Amino acid sequence: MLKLNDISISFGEKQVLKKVSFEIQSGEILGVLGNNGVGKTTLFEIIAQWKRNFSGELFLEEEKLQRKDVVYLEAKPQFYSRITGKEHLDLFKVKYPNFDYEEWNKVFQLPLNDLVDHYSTGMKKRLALMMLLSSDAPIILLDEPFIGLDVEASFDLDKIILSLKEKGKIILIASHTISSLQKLCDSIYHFANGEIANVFHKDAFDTLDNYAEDFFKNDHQKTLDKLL
Ligand SMILES: Nc1ncnc2c1ncn2[C@@H]1O[C@H](COP(=O)(O)OP(=O)(O)OP(=O)(O)O)[C@@H](O)[C@H]1O
Repeated sequence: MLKLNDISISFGEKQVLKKVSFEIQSGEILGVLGNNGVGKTTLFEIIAQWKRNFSGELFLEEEKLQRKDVVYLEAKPQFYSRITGKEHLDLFKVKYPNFDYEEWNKVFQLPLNDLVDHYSTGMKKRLALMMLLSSDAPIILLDEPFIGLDVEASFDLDKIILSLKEKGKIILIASHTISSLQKLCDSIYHFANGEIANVFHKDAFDTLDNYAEDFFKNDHQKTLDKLL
């Protein structure tokens, strides 16, 4: 179980997360939904232990959460520019020697001998996913995992995520695509104003579309309607 206790973070005057607390069990997939800038990436960076300037506590099975417990697929994965896909994977192979990336590349179909600089957005996402899959960390954070993937790769990713769930991983997915979250998640948290504004469990997912339509309607819609 991953447990977050009273996680808060501010940037200057702006408090982005306000005493956020929740728990996720092994084998559970949690969807994180919220407007641009609400703090989804910040939350993931805190769980991945990339941030120091926050308050609150994180536990995995009652032990303090450690960096090695988490793998994180960033919305825009970063790579070393001057090395190939294969060389990136070789770096991971040192740590995870059992990962058979040649076999996995039959699924991901990357030109592994090309420089990553020459990869398309979707190819970079696939490479980042392969690197993530080579790890055996119990917690997996996926920030906008479907953006940039073609239809076939998106189907593959659905299947991969569900198989990781079966293996007992704790998975968090941040996405603006409600249908992807509905398809995969056990529950979906809607974040607003630094807090969990609403929690939807699977049996209430059919109410999410109407809720989102009402919630995300905002004042500037009137301006937009006028402009159009
Ligand atoms: N290092 C930083 N310095 C100052 N402000 C920051 C920093 N990192 C994030 N923020 C601010 O924190 C807020 C939350 O940002 P975050 O990237 O977590 O949002 P998000 O929910 O992931 O947004 P999006 O949907 O656009 O990806 C934003 O207002 C952002 O400007």
